[in-house]
Amino acid sequence: MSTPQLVVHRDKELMAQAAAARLITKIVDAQASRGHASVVLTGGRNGNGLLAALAAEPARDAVDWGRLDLWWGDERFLPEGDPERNVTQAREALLDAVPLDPKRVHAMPASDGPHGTDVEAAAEGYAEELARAAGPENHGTVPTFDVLMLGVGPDTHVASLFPELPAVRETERTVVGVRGAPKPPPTRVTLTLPAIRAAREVWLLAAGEDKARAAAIALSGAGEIQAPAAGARGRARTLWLLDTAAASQLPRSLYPPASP
Ligand SMILES: O=C1O[C@H](COP(=O)(O)O)[C@@H](O)[C@H](O)[C@H]1O
Repeated sequence: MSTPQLVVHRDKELMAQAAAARLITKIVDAQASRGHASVVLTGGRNGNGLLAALAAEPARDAVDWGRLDLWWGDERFLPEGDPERNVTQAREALLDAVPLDPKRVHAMPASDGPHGTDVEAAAEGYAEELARAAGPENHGTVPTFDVLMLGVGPDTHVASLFPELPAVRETERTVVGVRGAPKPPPTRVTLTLPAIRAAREVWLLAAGEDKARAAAIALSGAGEIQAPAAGARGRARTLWLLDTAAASQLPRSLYPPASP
């Protein structure tokens, strides 16, 4: 697993724009070398900010949207179309504006979907969908995502892996149901750390003063059970994309050389 690298931007708007530009380049490069690309989206303010910045970026037309698979790191287990669902927010921010292939948009199940309100069955269904997309080199578990993005919560949660809850301790399954999440809604579906670590690149997004403590804790050697963000690592690269407010409590030794 890779060691975290940090990039600190002036403010959250610039962070979102720079991350959007970075994502476009990654997708275009993956499509040029493998014919297709796969990206895991995150919910939350920073993830949606990135998608909105991407929607406003003229270079978005460089992406072949029909050859892009989209997956989600987590979902709030609510009815289809609920405004709090991560997929609903992603559609509003970007997805409705680009020519995606609907078969390649792998939303997590809704609570009025094929599994009804059974969140464990919904998680199992998503795990099966991931396994069907995995190649032989992935040992039948999850595809090797090109980029997996995670918003970092003020309590260090990523996806719906909250500190000390059972989901963050999962070592076998790739997707699990979550009950009793401290952030509403309490019932969620989430990728686990083993699934997250299958990605080539993991990008953690943290902008804003309320993320400063979480970033400092996760990057200062905390354990992944207490600070799930600390356990989110990519195979080839782990990139923390921050703004100066979120980086304000980092030990000086962690600051990258060219940062303010
Ligand atoms: O509930 C969630 O929260 C996190 C972080 O969100 P933020 O608004 O504090 O940036 C997000 O990453 C996750 O996908 C989402 O379900």
